[in-house]
This record gives sequence, C-alpha cells and structure tokens, in this order.
Amino acid sequence: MDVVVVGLGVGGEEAAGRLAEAGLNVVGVEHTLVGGECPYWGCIPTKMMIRAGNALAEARRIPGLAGNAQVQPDWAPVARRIRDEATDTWDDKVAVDRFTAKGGHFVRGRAAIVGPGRVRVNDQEWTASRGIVIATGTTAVIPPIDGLAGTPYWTNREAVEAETLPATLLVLGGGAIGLELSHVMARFGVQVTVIEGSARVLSMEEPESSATATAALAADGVKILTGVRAQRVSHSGASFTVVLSDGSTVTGERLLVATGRAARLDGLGLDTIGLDPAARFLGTDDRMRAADKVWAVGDVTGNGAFTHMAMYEADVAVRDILGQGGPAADFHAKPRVTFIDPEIGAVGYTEKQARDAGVDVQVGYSSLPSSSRGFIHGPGNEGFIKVIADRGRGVLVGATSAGPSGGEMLGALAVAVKAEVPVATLKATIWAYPTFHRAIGDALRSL
Ligand SMILES: Cc1cc2nc3c(=O)[nH]c(=O)nc-3n(C[C@H](O)[C@H](O)[C@H](O)COP(=O)(O)OP(=O)(O)OC[C@H]3O[C@@H](n4cnc5c(N)ncnc54)[C@H](O)[C@@H]3O)c2cc1C
Ligand SMILES: NC(=O)c1ccc[n+]([C@@H]2O[C@H](COP(=O)([O-])OP(=O)(O)OC[C@H]3O[C@@H](n4cnc5c(N)ncnc54)[C@H](O)[C@@H]3O)[C@@H](O)[C@H]2O)c1
Repeated sequence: MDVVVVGLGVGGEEAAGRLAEAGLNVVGVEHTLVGGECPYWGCIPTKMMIRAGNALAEARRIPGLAGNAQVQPDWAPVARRIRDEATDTWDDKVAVDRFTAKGGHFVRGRAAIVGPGRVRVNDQEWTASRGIVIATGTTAVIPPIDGLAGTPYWTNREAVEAETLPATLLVLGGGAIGLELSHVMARFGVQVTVIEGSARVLSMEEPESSATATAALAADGVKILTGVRAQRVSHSGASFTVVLSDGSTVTGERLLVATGRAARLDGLGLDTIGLDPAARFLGTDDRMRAADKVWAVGDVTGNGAFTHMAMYEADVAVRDILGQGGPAADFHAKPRVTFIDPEIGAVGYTEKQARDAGVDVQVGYSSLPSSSRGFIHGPGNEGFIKVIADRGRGVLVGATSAGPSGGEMLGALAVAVKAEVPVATLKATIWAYPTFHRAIGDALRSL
C-alpha cells in the first residue's frame, strides 16, 4: 500500500478519500463509525438539537412581537431527526461506500502501529510505502472524582442518543459541550445545573463572552455554579448526588460529564515509531508531519478540537503526501463558535492572549442591542462585537462576535484576521444597513 490512515473520523476520512481519489493505494482503518464523532455524536446531531431549541425560543418571543403562540416542547421529533436523518441509526454504510467508491480499501478494526510504515489490524498487517496518517481523534475526559466511575453518567454520546429527556440534569463542565447541551435541554423544560470548576464558563474566551453566555442560559432557567468542583458523586438508582468543594450538594436525574477531551493515543504503538506514547497530543511541524513518514491530523494534534481544524489539517497533510506544495499550516486565525443562543464566535487571540503574547493591544467594542439591527430585532438581540488590534502593525489579531448570527458575523472577522487586512481599510469598509454585522464597523470606530 502507499498510505494507511488510522481513524476515519472527519480528518481521516477527508485525508484517506482525497489520497484514494488521487490514485494512491490507501487503506483506511476505523474501529467504530466512519465519519467519527462529528456526524454521530458531535456537531451535526447537537446542532439539530440546537436548531430545535432555538425554534422554541423564537416561538416564545412571539408575544409582544407578533401575537400569541403556545409552545409545547416535544423531544420525539428531535430524537427522530437525529436517528433517521443525522445518523442512520448510527450506521455508517453510506460513509464506507463513499470511501470505497473513491478507490479506498476499508478495514474495520482497531489499528496498532508495529514499526515504521507498518500497521496491524486484527491479524492482518499492512505496509505503507509513503507513510501513515494518524487521525484517531479524542474521547471524553472522565475526571477522577470519588464515586463517579461505575455510575451511569452521560457523556456527549448518551446525551445525543437520548430518546427522552430527564426532568433534572447536572452538567459537569461549562465549556462548549456543557453549555450547548444545557441550553437546549433547558429550552425543552429540563431543570439544568452547570458545575464549572473555574471562575467563569467558556473560560478560554473573552470575559464578555462568559457574561453573555451566563445571562443567556440563566434567562432560560439554567443554574450556573462557578468556582466549585465536584468532590464526590453517588447514584441512588434514580438520581445522582454530587457533593461540591464548597460543601453544598446538588442532585439530578442525569449527570452529563463535559470536562474536556483527551487524544486517543493509547495502544497505538507510538513507541515503535519513536514517538512518546505518554504524550497528551501529537505535535507536528507545519506540514502536519509528526515523524518521518508519519502525519497527524484532527483533534489528536491538540491544535483545536473542531471539525474545520481537522479538515484544514487533512488538506495540508494530503498536499504534503502528494508533493503538491501549497501553503503550510497557519494557526493564527483559528475560528470557533459556541452555538448557544446568542451564538458566540471568536477568531485568533482574545484580549488576554494578545497581551500575554506581547502585542500592543487596542480594544474596540460595540453592543448589539444598541445597533440599529439589534433595536429592530428586539427580544433575543443580545450580543456584542469585540475586536483586538495590534496598534503597531495596524491589523486585527483577534475578534469575538456574539449575537443571534454570531457564527455568521464571524466570517468577515475571520477574513480580516487571516488576511491581516489593515484596520484603516476595515474602517473605510461600507457595512450594509441594517445588518447585525454592521456592528463590526461600530466596534472598529471605537478602537
Ligand atoms: C458534542 C460535540 C459537539 C461538537 N460540535 C462541534 C461543532 O459544532 N463544530 C466543530 O467544528 N466541532 C465540533 N465538535 C468537535 C468535532 O466533533 C471534532 O473536532 C471532530 O470530530 C474531530 O475529527 P477527528 O477526525 O480528529 O476525530 P474523530 O471524529 O474523533 O474521529 C477519530 C476516529 O478514529 C477512530 N479511531 C481511534 N483510534 C483508532 C484505532 N486505533 N484504530 C481505528 N480507528 C481508530 C475513532 O473510532 C474515530 O471514529 C464537537 C464535538 C462534540 C463531542
Ligand atoms: N461548537 C463547537 O464547535 C463545539 C461544540 C462542542 C464541542 N466542541 C469541541 O469539543 C471540545 C470539548 O468540549 P468540552 O466542553 O468537553 O471541553 P472544554 O475544554 O471546552 O470545557 C470543559 C470545561 O470543564 C471544566 N472542568 C474541567 N474539569 C472539571 C471538573 N472536575 N469540575 C468542573 N468543571 C471542570 C473546565 O474548566 C472547562 O471549562 C471543545 O473544546 C471544542 O473544541 C466544539
């Protein structure tokens, strides 16, 4: 064979498919479902849930805007869409056929590297003359909390597979997964309590993002506890009890653990190719090379656990394997969106990251409710634009866009940061009236 791709999630499927289409002999190995976390337990089903939760929220905004609406949430259509439309009842036949139709050779099983260019799956061994692509993704981190192991806690997987919702839900972790699922479930009537160990939710993002998220979730009845950690968990058969570090106790019918992700590197045989088997992530150079004739793409690299990062890194690795050249990996304008309502998008540095990196920081800010479009929109208009400029270079190094279309507004800001568009040019740009993105112009003017 030319290439063996280990793990056919988002990154591996993209790399393996493109290499096969280019005429290489490619073995793609997957032990669970081709497509990985994103289509079966991640982005797609959770965004279907969020779409449903947002529909409920919009209907609840009708009084005062457009008459009366009676809203009766029902999880059944959401579960049905996830089962039938998103996941084919967690069956990957379509994805496997898509790969083999491109000429790839599919192997179901757990792969282990047994030496340079050599990969074993069950009792078969493959030798790859051009090399190996590692794309094994991440799995939910389960913190070592007294009593947690052995209880029927949920990770994102059980939450996505749920046919019915609990009456009460405890959520451990106020990051992207915890907040997105909390917001949806609260809108469907679940009483949700989030337990976040650090001082604020979305702690890697701007403080304004954390405040906006906290207010939005609180408005839908979510109770958010910050600066407390779970010390002990017990399950009675019907409900969970969690003892917190401040001595208080919370209970819930279900417990969702959303405390981050860990790269799947266990048992992969990294030591046989000179890589550290105990590493948290697989470091690479800017062509996604982790070692001689070894590439790593996707969550496993630690560059950002997002589908768009996996696709981007797969593209860089594929071009390198095919000797096509083109741009090297550049991570200075990484976009991310947390799909609560309002959506919170960000690209590049936060203000703190920019200051820590020694940038001579200038901050611009505008509030969405104060913009014309925010005023017109009325209920549900919460959000803001924050831009971080490098005074010396006269360019943006980061930005946050929160709002009803926060993820969409991010597009313009992502281009500005990536292409280092001069702030002077951005300020001279005509932003259409009355759009939400016109608030970008307001934020730039306040620099
Ligand atoms: C709840 C949730 C919501 C998310 N929402 C978003 C979102 O809205 N937007 C976004 O950009 N990202 C989102 N993500 C992140 C996104 O799902 C991941 O970044 C993406 O799936 C990473 O792709 P990957 O190929 O690196 O890894 P994965 O999708 O994890 O795929 C890795 C594959 O490798 C296989 N594998 C592992 N080890 C082996 C082995 N030894 N042999 C054979 N196969 C192996 C696994 O079975 C798996 O299928 C979300 C994640 C979660 C959990
Ligand atoms: N919209 C999206 O693009 C999207 C959605 C979901 C997930 N994702 C990806 O998946 C990744 C994982 O999501 P996540 O929410 O699990 O992780 P995360 O790292 O985003 O957040 C985990 C949170 O849990 C907290 N925490 C950790 N241990 C704790 C403990 N013992 N008690 C209480 N709090 C604790 C952390 O302080 C942190 O705030 C994200 O970082 C993102 O890359 C992306």
